[in-house]
Amino acid sequence: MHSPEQETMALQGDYDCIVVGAGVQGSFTAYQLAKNNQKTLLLEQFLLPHSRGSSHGQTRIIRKAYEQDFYTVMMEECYQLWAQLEMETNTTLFRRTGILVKGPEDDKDFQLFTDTLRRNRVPTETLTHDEFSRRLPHMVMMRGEGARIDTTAGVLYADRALRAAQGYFQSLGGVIKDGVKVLNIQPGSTVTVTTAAGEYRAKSLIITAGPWASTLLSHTGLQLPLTVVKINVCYWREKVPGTYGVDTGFPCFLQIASEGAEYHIYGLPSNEYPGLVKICYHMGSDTEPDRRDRQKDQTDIRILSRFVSLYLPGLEPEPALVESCMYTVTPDHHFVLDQHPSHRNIIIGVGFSGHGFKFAPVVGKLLCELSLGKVPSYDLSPFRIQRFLSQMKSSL
Ligand SMILES: Cc1cc2nc3c(=O)[nH]c(=O)nc-3n(C[C@H](O)[C@H](O)[C@H](O)COP(=O)(O)OP(=O)(O)OC[C@H]3O[C@@H](n4cnc5c(N)ncnc54)[C@H](O)[C@@H]3O)c2cc1C
Ligand SMILES: O=C(O)[C@@H]1CCCC=N1
Repeated sequence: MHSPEQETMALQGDYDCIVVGAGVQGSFTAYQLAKNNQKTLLLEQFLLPHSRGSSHGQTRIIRKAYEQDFYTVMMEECYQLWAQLEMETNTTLFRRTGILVKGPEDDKDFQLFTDTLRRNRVPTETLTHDEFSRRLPHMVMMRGEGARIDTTAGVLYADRALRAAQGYFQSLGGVIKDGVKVLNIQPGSTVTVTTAAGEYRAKSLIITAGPWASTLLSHTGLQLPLTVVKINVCYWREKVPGTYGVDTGFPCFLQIASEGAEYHIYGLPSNEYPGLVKICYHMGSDTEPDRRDRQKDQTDIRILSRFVSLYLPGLEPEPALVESCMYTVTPDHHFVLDQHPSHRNIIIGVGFSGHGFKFAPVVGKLLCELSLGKVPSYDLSPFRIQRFLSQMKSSL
């Protein structure tokens, strides 16, 4: 039993909405809630900024080129909302570079990309072998490969974007408490979350906990089929500095189906670390979010080294720098954006499967709409929990 004083100490406040997790998705969700006049608390387990989740680092790719129309369609508004945040905070968050999508002309995935680009009338350029050699003399296009450039694409400045969204949220009266880990969730018409600093209550709760989502959801009796993988974020040294630089017009790229690689390989022009080009494999090895440093598997680095020596002769074929990051992957690699099946005032935004950053402004808007009981602005059927029913164990 608590004394009345202890009760007052323990209850830290009532809110319209609590968002758990201040990665890119939670930060944009909080920003949208504050814009909708919701009294909002954003809780983050680590002191901000931090590099322990999925949203840290200087850069991410933004593109309309996708295999599915529903992503390309959402991107239209994403670009607008990124530009809006740039204006609101007077910060540059986007640099247009285009993205080269390259792969065997007859590959199923490559065709899905080119079909989506065409159907959605995304501005593109198609490069023949001769044009490719003239335009990108330091990259190899193999016989039988096709090359399209989505000219709308570019680089998002990731760390800056989190700062901008969080700062603007606070300027609208939103509250961020960092270094505060949510230890328990009690569902109900008012949701109560327990932290070491006390309890907080709200009419609705939004879970955007990235790689820690399964732990948090277990407090609500829900288990989703999420896998956490560690990504080796590799930077490769230019033999001649600037060869693949953002200022010399080298684009981001997405290599579909290169020999020996089951997943895509992607890269960004050298920018954040002069002379170093970021190139990663779009998959990693299973890990636990608090123990990722124990995961030492380097299969991805071997795949990348081979790719670099075959396709990018102007780079040293060993990484000069390796950082780390995590993906939270769903079985179909599509996001989870939904209400909790048993507690409709608990909203879930997880499983971004390594491609969610660019969507954060629209994800924030959608999670905000779900928490307010509004009709979502997009068809959420690809993102519903229902699709996992056969793979889910739950105590619902
Ligand atoms: C190497 C790499 C490259 C990528 N490249 C791209 C790209 O080019 N383009 C693109 O669009 N996307 C890209 N992505 C994907 C994108 O970065 C992620 O989809 C996105 O960052 C996921 O954000 P999140 O907010 O869901 O997760 P996170 O950033 O992990 O945020 C979750 C937050 O919740 C907090 N949290 C968890 N549990 C608790 C708790 N109990 N209490 C309080 N706080 C808690 C965590 O500490 C964390 O801060 C990439 C990802 C990686 C790793
Ligand atoms: O989302 C992105 O654009 C990047 C590149 C392709 C694979 C995953 N992330």
